[in-house]
Amino acid sequence: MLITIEGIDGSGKSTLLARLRELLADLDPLFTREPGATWVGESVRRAIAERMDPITEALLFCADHAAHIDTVIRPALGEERLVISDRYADSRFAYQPVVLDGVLPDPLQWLRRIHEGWSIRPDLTFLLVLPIEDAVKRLDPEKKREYFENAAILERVQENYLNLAAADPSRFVVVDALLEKEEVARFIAGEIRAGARSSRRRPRA
Ligand SMILES: Nc1ncnc2c1ncn2[C@@H]1O[C@H](COP(=O)(O)OP(=O)(O)OP(=O)(O)O)[C@@H](O)[C@H]1O
Ligand SMILES: Cc1cn([C@H]2C[C@H](O)[C@@H](COP(=O)(O)O)O2)c(=O)[nH]c1=O
Repeated sequence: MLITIEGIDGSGKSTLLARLRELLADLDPLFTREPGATWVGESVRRAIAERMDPITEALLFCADHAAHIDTVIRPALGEERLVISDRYADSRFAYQPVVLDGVLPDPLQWLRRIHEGWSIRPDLTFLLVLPIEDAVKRLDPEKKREYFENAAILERVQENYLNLAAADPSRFVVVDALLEKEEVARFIAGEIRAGARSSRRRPRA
């Protein structure tokens, strides 16, 4: 079963993932992330830091996704492992349309077409949602900021996420990221356990 965790910068994904490692340890999940699970992810981080042109950046994120699927996700799913990814394709569908606005006529359609035929659809996606000002307050002032970490960009990214969730309600679970950390983690761990139980009862398509 493939679970993905999505949300804007500062929504609490890393905090949540650290707690899920403890709460779900008995299920022996494989925790992974985008960008960064493969060496292609390092190129992506460099492209973000150097602010490469938006098409290069988008294609690097897609290349990282392809390598991630090939080397991490598909083998783990083949062994019937529970896989939990910190960011996945929906990050592309939420962030890159903002960066590609004015560069391409329909960025989301372009991005969806690039993923067609090889990307693997998650079984469940948890989307952490919170007011932009709270997310910005949570960003670490000591850390160098990626250019996405800006209120105006994050506002549009979150709007894109909410549209993705509204269009695919059977996959997305929208979670209030202002709830206590422990409440968020326990709720999501419970939902993952319930999903894992029901996926064991039905054969994989
Ligand atoms: N539910 C919560 N309530 C209050 N503070 C929280 C909550 N979840 C996370 N935080 C705090 O918010 C800050 C950012 O959290 P975290 O690093 O987990 O976010 P993130 O989504 O992984 O961010 P990024 O995508 O930028 O890495 C941290 O200081 C964390 O302790
Ligand atoms: C996968 C992916 C990520 N991004 C953005 C989102 C973040 O601002 C950075 C790095 O991610 P992290 O979780 O903060 O380490 O990259 C993106 O724009 N498009 C993507 O596909």
